[in-house]
Amino acid sequence: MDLKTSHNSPVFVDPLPSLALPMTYTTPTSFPPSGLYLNTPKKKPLPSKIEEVRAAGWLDLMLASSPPRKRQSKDFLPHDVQADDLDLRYRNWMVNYPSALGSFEAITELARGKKLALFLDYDGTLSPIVDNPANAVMSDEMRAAVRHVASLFPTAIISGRSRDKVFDFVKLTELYYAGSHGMDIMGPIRKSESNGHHVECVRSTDSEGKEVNLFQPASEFLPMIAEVFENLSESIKDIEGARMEDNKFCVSVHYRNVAPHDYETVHQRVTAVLKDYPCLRLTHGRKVLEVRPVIDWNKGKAVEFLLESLGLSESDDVLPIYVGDDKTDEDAFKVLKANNHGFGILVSSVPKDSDAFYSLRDPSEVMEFLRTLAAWKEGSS
Ligand SMILES: O=P(O)(O)OC[C@H]1O[C@H](O[C@H]2O[C@H](CO)[C@@H](O)[C@H](O)[C@H]2O)[C@H](O)[C@@H](O)[C@@H]1O
Repeated sequence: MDLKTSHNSPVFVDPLPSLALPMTYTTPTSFPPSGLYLNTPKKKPLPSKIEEVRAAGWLDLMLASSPPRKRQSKDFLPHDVQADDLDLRYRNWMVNYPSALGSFEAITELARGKKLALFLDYDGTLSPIVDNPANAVMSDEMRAAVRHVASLFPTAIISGRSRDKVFDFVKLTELYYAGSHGMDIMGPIRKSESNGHHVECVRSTDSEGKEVNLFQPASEFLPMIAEVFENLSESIKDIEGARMEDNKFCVSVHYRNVAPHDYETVHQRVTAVLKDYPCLRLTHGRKVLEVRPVIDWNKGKAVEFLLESLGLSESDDVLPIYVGDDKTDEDAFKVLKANNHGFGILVSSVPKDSDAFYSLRDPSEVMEFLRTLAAWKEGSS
């Protein structure tokens, strides 16, 4: 297939929130072959316990909306009012997205007698968002918490970064890794024959010499991604603060350090380059534009793929949990919600619409959640 000149894909327009500009997306082509797609049957609804959690959120809200202590007029500053207002909006939002820590008991009820499988995003979930992507290191405490849960439950990290890069940050061999938004998965050798239709899988060995399965559904796009990386780098090089990142099967154009009056220029330059690449599409993350192949593959598909590889996809006694903070994590939240198989936890300190069920404020709460989960598992076995 001539990827660069194929104009078969219809184009639709999606709003680009923070740039307030139209963004072009191309719909997926039929690549990879349809045999790749997993056929996950609909599951029965989650137990009603989960509805009780939503109801309990109202209690939090009612407690939070109790009148604060009366202030003296001299210390009643406008920024206090704003902070209170934001806090109240966040607590309102938590009625629909209860805290996974506050609802931990309900979660353990759901998990009782089930095998948990954990899927974790990296940036903004295991490491705080920082200005320079190269500095997004994970704390030793977080690493210890991840190592601990991974010793108790099958655990995978699914990141937009390249698999190698995320492994360099995490440095744990106890888990599975999916880089480039799930387009580069190093997973277990399959337990069942049912997923033998993933022909693109190749046997490989990990850094410890252990036999693993390597699944790279977009490998055909590698030369194109390398080329577009060069072209984009050239095109944005004079925009102060703009930064390129090579994520192997995807390319990131960061604008976190760009002055807002140059956002439009960043977008224009990127879309101008992409006009020559109809087989690539543009998505938008946290102050980042991401260029990736149009294949129908995302973090949600990666979750399904890993569950299947682990032999955990068709079973009612499995509870997959996905923790993530960004738009691309929504694909995974959606899959769990649609299949009624597990749930998502959105990491956010501001109210956001999401297909996740629970929420956590920031990576420090994620760490606490992981520790609590490990302690519960050890206490219950
Ligand atoms: O799927 P993820 O693991 O969350 O990766 C998504 C992108 O994360 C990184 O960018 C984000 O974090 C940076 C470091 O905190 C921040 O500077 C940037 O503004 C954020 O967008 C990563 O650098 C990207 O390549 C990933 O695609």
